[in-house]
Amino acid sequence: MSLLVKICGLSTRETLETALDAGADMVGFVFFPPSPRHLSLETGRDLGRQVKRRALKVALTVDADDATLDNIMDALSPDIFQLHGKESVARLRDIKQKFGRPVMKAVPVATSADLAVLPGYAAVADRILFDARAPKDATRPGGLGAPFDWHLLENLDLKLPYMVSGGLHADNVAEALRVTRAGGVDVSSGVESAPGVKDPELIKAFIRAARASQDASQELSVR
Ligand SMILES: O=C(O)c1ccccc1NCC(=O)[C@H](O)[C@H](O)COP(=O)(O)O
Repeated sequence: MSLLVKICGLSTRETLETALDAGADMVGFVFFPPSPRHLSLETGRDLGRQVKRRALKVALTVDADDATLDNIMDALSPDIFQLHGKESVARLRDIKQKFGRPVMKAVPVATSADLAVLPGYAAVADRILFDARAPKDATRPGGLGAPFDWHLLENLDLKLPYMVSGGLHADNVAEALRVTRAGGVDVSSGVESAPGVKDPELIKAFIRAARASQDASQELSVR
């Protein structure tokens, strides 16, 4: 199974093109006003047109209502909704039914107790994104550039595809993959020169490092 690489929080044509040219499998667009990566619907529409099916478009929302999701559907037509708030299992089922798109549920992780929610979400979600749990005073539930203890996922037995995120960058993504055995990686802060400002060279370096790690693990598996 090929590793999925997601670059999240893209907001300009130039850096989106860099991510697509570098081979990102997923490109994430944030629709959450407190985020430095938040997009207007019109920018989302413009960037969505640029993707041209070269990658999966991920719309990232936090406890969004139906009207907000409807507007995002109209503007971006996302391939996946990434639900990064306190959405219940019933809300996931509701969104899948109403909008007909796969959902990736973000699960905040700080301790092993945080994994107790998995059976419920795993019954409905199409994919899980493990992310570092945000501090209580954080202005947003993700995109904070902080890792969690990847060893908490060492003995994970999840039948669903999952990604790891939270504080990843080119220098630690291989270790994150080695420990978590995740099928995908996701990054935002680690490819930025400032909050919300994506750096083309960091994007390329991250994708190179993730692919190199994938190649290394595949070599080991065929020995
Ligand atoms: O990126 C944001 O600003 C954001 C805002 C609100 C909810 C989630 C957000 N990001 C979610 C992502 O998928 C990030 O890529 C993930 O949290 C990792 O972020 P980082 O630690 O900065 O790499």
